[in-house]
Amino acid sequence: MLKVRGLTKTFRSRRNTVKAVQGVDFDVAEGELVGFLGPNGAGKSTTLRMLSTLLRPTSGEAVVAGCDLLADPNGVRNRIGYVGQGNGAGAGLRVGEELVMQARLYGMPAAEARSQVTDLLKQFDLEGMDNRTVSTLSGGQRRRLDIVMGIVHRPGLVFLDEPSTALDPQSRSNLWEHIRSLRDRHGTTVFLTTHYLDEVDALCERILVIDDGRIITEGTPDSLKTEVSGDLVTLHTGAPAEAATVIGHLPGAREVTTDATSVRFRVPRGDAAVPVLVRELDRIGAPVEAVSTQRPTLDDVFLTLTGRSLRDAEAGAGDGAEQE
Ligand SMILES: Nc1ncnc2c1ncn2[C@@H]1O[C@H](COP(=O)(O)OP(=O)(O)OP(=O)(O)O)[C@@H](O)[C@H]1O
Repeated sequence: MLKVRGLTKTFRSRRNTVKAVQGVDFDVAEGELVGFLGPNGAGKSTTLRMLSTLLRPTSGEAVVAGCDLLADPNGVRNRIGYVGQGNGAGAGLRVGEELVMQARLYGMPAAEARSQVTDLLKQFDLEGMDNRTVSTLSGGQRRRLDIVMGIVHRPGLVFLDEPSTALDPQSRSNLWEHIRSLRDRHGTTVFLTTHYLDEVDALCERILVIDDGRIITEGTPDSLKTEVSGDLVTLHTGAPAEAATVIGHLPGAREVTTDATSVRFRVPRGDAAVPVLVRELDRIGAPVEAVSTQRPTLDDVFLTLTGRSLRDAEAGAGDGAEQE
């Protein structure tokens, strides 16, 4: 559904050059729900805007929903939905009229457009809101309306830029349900950007992590936690030095540290390693008194890969923005 190769965007002005996206390569299969995770300023929106034809790449190529991005941007536009960070629907318009107009712009016959809008409003918990003025909707309702606007023409692929920003926790999990149903009920491929770790954990089957315009890793949230960071195990024993020697020989064990009463280390799967260790330490006379295993977060993954926490990276991100 998406094949991206060497995609690059450099913003130049008289005073400044910003390498916003520096040659990204990735593929997304039909029906996948993929998250594009990275701190503020990492290049997420710029990538999305290029792939949805809103911004011309400096170099690189992509096939988006079966159409060549550079040779056939109209074909791309007709086959995708794009939901940006700002509100898509005009504040003073009525919900139903706005949506029907949007569907008609894509060439949908009037009767089909009306029935499509009625169905989608129902699916997105906006039933009976046809005659409401957009500005009277709550934040969550408005965000759901934005998504309906982006999919009213039944695209096979939808891009969502920071879908749950500024929503309260309840509206966010409600929105996630709707995003999931988009894929589950309609088979729509969903590619979303976010800097919320809980959002990708809860919603995305696969993530691409971007930092400073480059993709630094990709995988399922679980595989990245296992492969990149591993579980953090803390083990209390009367003989930590001896225990540390045994742990040092455990496949995949790393970052082994000790203090007077405990050993801490990382290992790909703590649940598999701990029973083996307990037996072995018992055998050598360093019995385990207590043990705790902590699954890593996606922030730990980011920290392992970049040496920075995703949250620190966000706090430190200057905008540095110049006009194109
Ligand atoms: N029109 C522009 N002119 C110059 N620089 C830009 C422009 N748009 C974006 N940038 C810069 O490109 C870099 C990437 O920005 P982008 O908006 O793609 O990041 P992001 O990962 O989407 O961040 P956020 O989560 O804050 O939306 C940033 O340094 C940004 O300041």
